[in-house]
Amino acid sequence: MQPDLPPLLRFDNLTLGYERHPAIHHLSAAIPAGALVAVIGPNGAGKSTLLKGVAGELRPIGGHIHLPEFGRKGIAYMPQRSEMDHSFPVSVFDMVAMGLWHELGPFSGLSRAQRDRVGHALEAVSLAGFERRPIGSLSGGQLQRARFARLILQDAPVILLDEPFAAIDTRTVDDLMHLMLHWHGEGRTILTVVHDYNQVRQHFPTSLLLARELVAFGPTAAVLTDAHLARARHLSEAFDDNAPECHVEEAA
Ligand SMILES: Nc1ncnc2c1ncn2[C@@H]1O[C@H](COP(=O)(O)OP(=O)(O)OP(=O)(O)O)[C@@H](O)[C@H]1O
Repeated sequence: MQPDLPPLLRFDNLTLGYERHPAIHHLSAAIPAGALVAVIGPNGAGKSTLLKGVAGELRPIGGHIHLPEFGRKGIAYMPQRSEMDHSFPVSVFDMVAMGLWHELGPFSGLSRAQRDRVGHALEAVSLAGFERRPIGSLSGGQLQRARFARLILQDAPVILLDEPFAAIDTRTVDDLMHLMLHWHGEGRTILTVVHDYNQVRQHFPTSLLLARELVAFGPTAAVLTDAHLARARHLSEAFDDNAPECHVEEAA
């Protein structure tokens, strides 16, 4: 963590959920600019929900998400992989080029320079030569590489990654982890949902442990303790999915 920097993103007594049933409640935390944060917790803890809230896919039921000055246009969000990613009928080139959407007009094609940038992004994830392949023909690891290439082109100061390293081969995990650490080195702020605590200990300076509420947030070694993990398990098991919105008064 870099506590002397002003926070870039702040959650203030934040409650997020679905049809007014909270999935995360009363979360307060401040994410410093440039932080690399592992968002961790048991299944169903609310990790994906938090990223959806920051990305603007869910409106808070209560509390606030204070965004950076540049707003959501500076936030790139990579959701979990879904079947739809694979069945979408486009070539690898076109899928990766979608990362440039923010630079393109409604009917404009790609300039020569933009086509070159797509080529470089594909090279950076070792997919040069795959340009014309339909994405449906890619392996899971290759598809994840293509999704990272699209993120390279988005060039966002804030990056949200939901389980980017799940169910892919170790070589691809290593390559994509390297890319993510490179983005961190460039000063981007990154929130990544991760399940593998060894990866978290090894690569993430900061962790946010969720179990429907905040269990711990700070330097990874201080968050990933047996006591915190036991509390997270307990809170998750005790949570009622159909609970109505609760009203906790903020401390005066
Ligand atoms: N679209 C939805 N509609 C209703 N409830 C949902 C929806 N998406 C998630 N939930 C519920 O919200 C809670 C938190 O889910 P979420 O996916 O955020 O957890 P998670 O920590 O990312 O879990 P996992 O590690 O299993 O991916 C769960 O009880 C889940 O069933």
